[in-house]
Amino acid sequence: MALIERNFDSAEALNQSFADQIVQQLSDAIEQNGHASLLVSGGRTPLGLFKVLSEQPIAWSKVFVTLVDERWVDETDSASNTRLVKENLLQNHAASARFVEMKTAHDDAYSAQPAVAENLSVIPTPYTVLILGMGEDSHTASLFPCSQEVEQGLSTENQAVCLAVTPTTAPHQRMSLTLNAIASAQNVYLHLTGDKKKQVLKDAMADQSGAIRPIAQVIAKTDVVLYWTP
Ligand SMILES: O=C(O)[C@H](O)[C@@H](O)[C@H](O)[C@H](O)COP(=O)(O)O
Repeated sequence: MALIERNFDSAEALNQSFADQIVQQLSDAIEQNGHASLLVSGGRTPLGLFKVLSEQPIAWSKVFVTLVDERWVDETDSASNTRLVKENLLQNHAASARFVEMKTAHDDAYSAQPAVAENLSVIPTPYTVLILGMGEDSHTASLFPCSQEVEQGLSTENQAVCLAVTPTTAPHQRMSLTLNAIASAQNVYLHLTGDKKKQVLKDAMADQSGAIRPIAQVIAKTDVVLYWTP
């Protein structure tokens, strides 16, 4: 599979073009199927995109929105991706989107996994649009190379939609979509900023050492469109 690069001179230009592309794909899916789905990552990178998307006048009430991964913290916690999405994406027109919770009331992510999978099962598949970020360790979603669960999460035999992960290089237990769930989406995007992450991506894709590079394994399994700006 391949990486298709779309590079932009500014975050503003990227966010508008990316939002237009996403809106077109969501609208096409709504027209064809009566519904669409948008699965997003957390972190700082997507905040500007979320704002532009929130202002797009599409039939958001027919769009399922959920997370690619979640930190296992209360929604009041500043680390919560649910909070991030509700405060930045599910505003304006997008406030009427159908948000599907990834965080449940369970104290720990491991006991929550069946309930989260049940929650996510309300979203028709294949997912319409899925947006990944990437860390400088080449993690994507919460498939962290440092975690003991990463090989299970990246296994092409693993048909589960999600799994609990405990990274050693980042705080909090996480719930993450698996590689197969990510790769099942009709349109998979990677949203990056900065030269350092671009280099991490290139190195990960070129790495022949056998080291675990989650973003490279996603690209090996499905076409990914990169939206990048310096
Ligand atoms: O919950 C998360 O943190 C994300 O899903 C994670 O995979 C993120 O996309 C990368 O860590 C990049 O984060 P930044 O955009 O903040 O660099």
